[in-house]
Amino acid sequence: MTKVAVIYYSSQGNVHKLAVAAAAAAEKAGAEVRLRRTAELSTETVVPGNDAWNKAWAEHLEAVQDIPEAAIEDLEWADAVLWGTPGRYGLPAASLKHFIDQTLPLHMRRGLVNKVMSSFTSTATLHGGQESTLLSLNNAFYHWGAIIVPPGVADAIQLAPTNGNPYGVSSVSRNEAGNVDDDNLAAIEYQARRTVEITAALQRGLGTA
Ligand SMILES: Cc1cc2nc3c(=O)[nH]c(=O)nc-3n(C[C@H](O)[C@H](O)[C@H](O)COP(=O)(O)O)c2cc1C
Repeated sequence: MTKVAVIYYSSQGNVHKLAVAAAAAAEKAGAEVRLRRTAELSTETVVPGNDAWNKAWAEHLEAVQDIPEAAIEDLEWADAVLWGTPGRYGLPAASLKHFIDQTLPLHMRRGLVNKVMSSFTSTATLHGGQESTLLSLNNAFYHWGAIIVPPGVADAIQLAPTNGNPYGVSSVSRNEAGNVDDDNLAAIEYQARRTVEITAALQRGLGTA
């Protein structure tokens, strides 16, 4: 059975919604799935003075307490990883990056070679750096010798106006909590299914299934 880890960071629930949908879709496609969030780095808000943002952040953190925090062992276990992060100035959130920084011993053992990676994001605005966020996240995957599986436009759902780009499913939140629409959910279902299918084919091809 193909093993998929969905590893994500979310402050206000947008990436969380995509991650939960990705996990359900990967399971539906026949994979064994772990849904994992990366740990908050600080109890201090990154947006001091923004009461609405801070309220949504606190409520979201409370709501996801039952979701286990990501561990390096989850990466060792997985055949494929679906990564989710909000876009922050065209970069992944620090929490997810901090988790990636902890992969060095695993990387040195070549423990991430040939694992499949696919990524998704959410930003406040349509041109707020979605592609850049995904491309900069993908840089780590090249170093690992991983296999990047983007959604591309291999399915028409990717062309829905709110889905954006071929690098990875991306939603536009307008900075509202959990603002993910049905097309975004259908697109992430497609991306997760495609990730499982390509991973299973790779496993068969490499004889690692
Ligand atoms: C520090 C910081 C930087 C951000 N930078 C951008 C940005 O460059 N472009 C953008 O469109 N949104 C930006 N945002 C907004 C988030 O990407 C957006 O609200 C996203 O939907 C949050 O996802 P989440 O609900 O999963 O946390 C930023 C938010 C924060 C806190």
